[in-house]
Amino acid sequence: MKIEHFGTTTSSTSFPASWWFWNQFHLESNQLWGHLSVAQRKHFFTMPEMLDEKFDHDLNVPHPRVRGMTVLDRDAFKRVVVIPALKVDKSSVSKLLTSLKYVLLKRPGIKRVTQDSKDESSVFVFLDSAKLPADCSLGESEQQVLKSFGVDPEIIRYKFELTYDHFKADEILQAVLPEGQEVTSGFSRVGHIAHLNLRDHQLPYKHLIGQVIIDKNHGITCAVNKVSFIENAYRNFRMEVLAGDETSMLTKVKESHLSYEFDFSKVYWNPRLETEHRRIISLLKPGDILFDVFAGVGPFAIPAAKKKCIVFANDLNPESYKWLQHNCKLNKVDKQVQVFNMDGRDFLKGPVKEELVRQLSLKEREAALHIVMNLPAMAIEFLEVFRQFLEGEPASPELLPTVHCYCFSKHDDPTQDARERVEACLGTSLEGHCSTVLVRNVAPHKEMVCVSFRLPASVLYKPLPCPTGAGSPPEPTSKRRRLNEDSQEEVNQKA
Ligand SMILES: C[S@@+](CC[C@H](N)C(=O)[O-])C[C@H]1O[C@@H](n2cnc3c(N)ncnc32)[C@H](O)[C@@H]1O
Repeated sequence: MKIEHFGTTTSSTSFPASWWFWNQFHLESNQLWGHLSVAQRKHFFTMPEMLDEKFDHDLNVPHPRVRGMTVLDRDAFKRVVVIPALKVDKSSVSKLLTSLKYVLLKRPGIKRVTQDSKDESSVFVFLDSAKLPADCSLGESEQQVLKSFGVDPEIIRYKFELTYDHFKADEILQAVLPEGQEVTSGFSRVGHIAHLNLRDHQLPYKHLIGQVIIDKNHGITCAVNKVSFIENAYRNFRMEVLAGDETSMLTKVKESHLSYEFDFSKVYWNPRLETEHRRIISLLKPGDILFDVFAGVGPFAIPAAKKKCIVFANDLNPESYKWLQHNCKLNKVDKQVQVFNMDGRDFLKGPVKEELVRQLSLKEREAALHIVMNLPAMAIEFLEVFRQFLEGEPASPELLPTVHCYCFSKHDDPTQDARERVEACLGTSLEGHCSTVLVRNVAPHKEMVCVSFRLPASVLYKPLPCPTGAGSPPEPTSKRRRLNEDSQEEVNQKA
């Protein structure tokens, strides 16, 4: 095997002393190199200690010195690796790449072909050492192919300097964070903001993690971490800026081809709800009426209006209300959406009831009525409002509104749990009259569920059940019921 030495090098502590010597020699003698004959060059390359040099199989690992780093030092990631290569005449490269494709190096960030800096007419083609036989020689058939292209089949050792730029975010974090602990560079992207949810063991590295995510994701200029669970009424996070531009949380996102602008530090936005938003919109027909009780900045309301539905959208958070109005204008649906800034109960008892009464009194009404309630930690409690909601109004049991109510569940059977809690609040069974959808897994053992049901006439028009228990809500059938953060006990008692 011909042993040669090309490429830019730096000294590296992971290489033996002979390597260090060789690197220095090479760097210092670069200018002399051109004056040596081929025979003289070969003499250097076949120095006996060089024969021990192994190819690096794993090009995904930065230099070990980065372990435990908390302040990002990009230079410390440099590492010199030895890659098998073939020296090829430029004219045969493309045909050769096709013939040898199964042994070529495929590593994002490293080009398979690189110019030979000392010979204009030649390039080096990198091979994957893991795909070569143990002795790193090419087989008979490959040698034949190479010979047919006039390529010397001997494999060359090419010294290549890997830098911070060559590594992926996961590879960097894997090398930095303590071994054996979960490393995740996962985040939600909200416009130019990466939104992380770091675990305790990652916190000492939080600024480094934020910076790596900015470096490795085009268009992200700011990384924030959720500081606490959502605890305030408006369901927006407390967040800490980890890295990048902290001056502006104003951002712009696209969802289902519509644009939304908002201040991410002041309103609720979750990119993981896109599929759910689309699912609900797919249930609507042009002309239908949508009441969005907890509308946020508009991801149900605006696509519904685009679908030519009539929309009543509400949010208690003045910031959400402001951006909801803004986004209606931005998407040119401000004429179809009436926007409110009220508590959800007041919205239901006021504008929603008024419109329902009007709609239900219409003869030959075809529009369907939908009420969306996406405030999963609390929405079920708001269902009590519908008891006797239309009492005293002319009864019109046809085409009553369909409610889509969201909740969280930590129950073994989350959909059954969600349905039973909805039933308990309404005071009636929905068996056979509702559908439940698992929306997403929020955390280990915590699901977000949507329960959809037509509001029963018996709930809307009938008086409250008497205290003797006649007509009282059904007891939950499941023995596995667990109390959860949605003040379940309180809801059951009220029911
Ligand atoms: C989980 S977010 C849902 C936002 C939006 N519908 C979505 O799907 O992204 C719940 C929204 O309810 C609003 N909210 C919280 N409490 C409320 C209340 N009592 N009445 C009305 N809106 C409320 C919050 O400001 C927040 O925008």
